[in-house]
Amino acid sequence: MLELKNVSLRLPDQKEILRNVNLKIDDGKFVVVTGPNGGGKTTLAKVVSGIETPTAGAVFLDGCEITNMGITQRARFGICYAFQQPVRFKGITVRDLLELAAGKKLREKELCNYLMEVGLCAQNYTEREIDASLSGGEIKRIEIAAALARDARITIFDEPEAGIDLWSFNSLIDVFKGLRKKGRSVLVISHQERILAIADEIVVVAEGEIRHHGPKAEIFPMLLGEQKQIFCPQQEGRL
Ligand SMILES: Nc1ncnc2c1ncn2[C@@H]1O[C@H](COP(=O)(O)OP(=O)(O)OP(=O)(O)O)[C@@H](O)[C@H]1O
Repeated sequence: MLELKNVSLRLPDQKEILRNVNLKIDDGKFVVVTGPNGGGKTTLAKVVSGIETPTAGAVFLDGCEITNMGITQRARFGICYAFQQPVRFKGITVRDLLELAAGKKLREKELCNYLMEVGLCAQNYTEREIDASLSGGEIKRIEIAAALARDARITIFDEPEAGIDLWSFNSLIDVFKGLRKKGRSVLVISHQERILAIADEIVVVAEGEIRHHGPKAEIFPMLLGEQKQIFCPQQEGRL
């Protein structure tokens, strides 16, 4: 189980971007983190993956404190973070990246399977460099394929749908369903209704705080209600 206890993150200018966050994620859950832009979702993901260290509070994995562990150490413990804006590595090919993620040499069939899951043809991509020549959607899909190759216990996807076309979006949903079937824990930051719809649990983050956390059946209808009120305030009370 992953647990955040009273986690806060204050910037050097004293701005607090996470405030007293308490969150428990049980093993094997598919959890979607959503909320308004700038609310603190990515920062929360960075605190879990070890990119950011909280200025107060603690992070635990199976009861073991990991607050001060860096990203590499946490990766060894089975936490993987797929970036909102994947990093480009000149000189590194797609094959290199997937093999680094898997921690071993991959057979052509394995490479093909990982890339196929994200709607890419291995023949066209394995020897491509992870550089600026890849489109936004392509690099995003390769990042997701690398997360699949890593096969971590907990994978965090930060807005995986960004730049992904409709056809691949269906594959993305299948990728998530596959991870859930394998019993992996998945934390997805998303604004997409179709991703929220397959969640076990939904976490709503706003102004650096957890506003709601609960089963999808409880949170999802509430979110849809809130959305209507924001876009159509005169409808308030009539819903
Ligand atoms: N290093 C930083 N320096 C200054 N402000 C920061 C820094 N990191 C995050 N912030 C601010 O903290 C707030 C939360 O950012 P974060 O990226 O976590 O939001 P988010 O919920 O993921 O947003 P979005 O939905 O737009 O991706 C934002 O106002 C952001 O500008």
